[in-house]
Amino acid sequence: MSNQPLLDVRDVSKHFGGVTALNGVSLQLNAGEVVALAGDNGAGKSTLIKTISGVYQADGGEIRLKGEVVKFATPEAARGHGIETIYQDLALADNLSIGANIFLGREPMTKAFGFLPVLDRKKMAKAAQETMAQLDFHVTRLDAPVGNFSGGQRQAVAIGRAVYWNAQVLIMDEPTAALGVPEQRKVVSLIQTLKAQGRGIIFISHNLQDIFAVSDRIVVLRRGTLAGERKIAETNHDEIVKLMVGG
Ligand SMILES: Nc1ncnc2c1ncn2[C@@H]1O[C@H](COP(=O)(O)OP(=O)(O)OP(=O)(O)O)[C@@H](O)[C@H]1O
Repeated sequence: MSNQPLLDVRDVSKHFGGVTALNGVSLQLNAGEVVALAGDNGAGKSTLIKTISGVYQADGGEIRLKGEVVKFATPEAARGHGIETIYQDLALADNLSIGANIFLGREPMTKAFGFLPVLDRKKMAKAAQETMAQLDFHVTRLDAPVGNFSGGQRQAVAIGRAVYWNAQVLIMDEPTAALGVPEQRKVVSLIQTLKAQGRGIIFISHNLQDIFAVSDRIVVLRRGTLAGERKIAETNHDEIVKLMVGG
């Protein structure tokens, strides 16, 4: 076993014209660890996750994945290396099943009558069944359109898709924001499952309760810089709020 982090963001900067969105930010993520990213509006959270996941390219610093320096020109390139981001809109096709959503844009094909290319529905159904079982998440009808599902179930489908494609680093943007309390609990439990599977999770949240329920560490950004980093077991809400607002 090596001690190197799964993801190692070192001294990363990002400017948009005259605006410094990130200024020398570092963040480490280990396998089987949940790191929360907190900070006030405009602190740089979205810019940081987009820089990790290939939407933006850093102007300075470097990103290492399992020790190797990586530069992703696109989100697809980051995905190819096991970095998956789940945005708040979840990017699901509401009229399609879980299986079809898992393979959205990467549909598996098979041949009917030995020559006619058709969608491999069997493979899609099997992937849906196995992936949701792996997440210990049960829906009554696997073939129902995901538009019928609750917010927590939809979050599970988006996570399932990332898991199916072998995400090692999962980045989640406000995964519990739009959910009621029971559904928030389900998502927290899903994150715990992913952690137990040895994946690394970074999540943005404004909800300190959720952060304290699920994270190992919290990284606080303020105006594009690292305001502080704490182990959850060694901090409290007051201290985090002070780091967020400064002064
Ligand atoms: N594409 C862009 N072009 C210009 N400026 C940008 C762009 N994206 C972000 N910024 C600026 O960079 C800074 C950091 O923004 P960012 O969206 O990363 O913050 P955030 O912490 O995610 O905020 P929020 O919680 O409001 O989503 C802000 O000053 C913002 O206006």
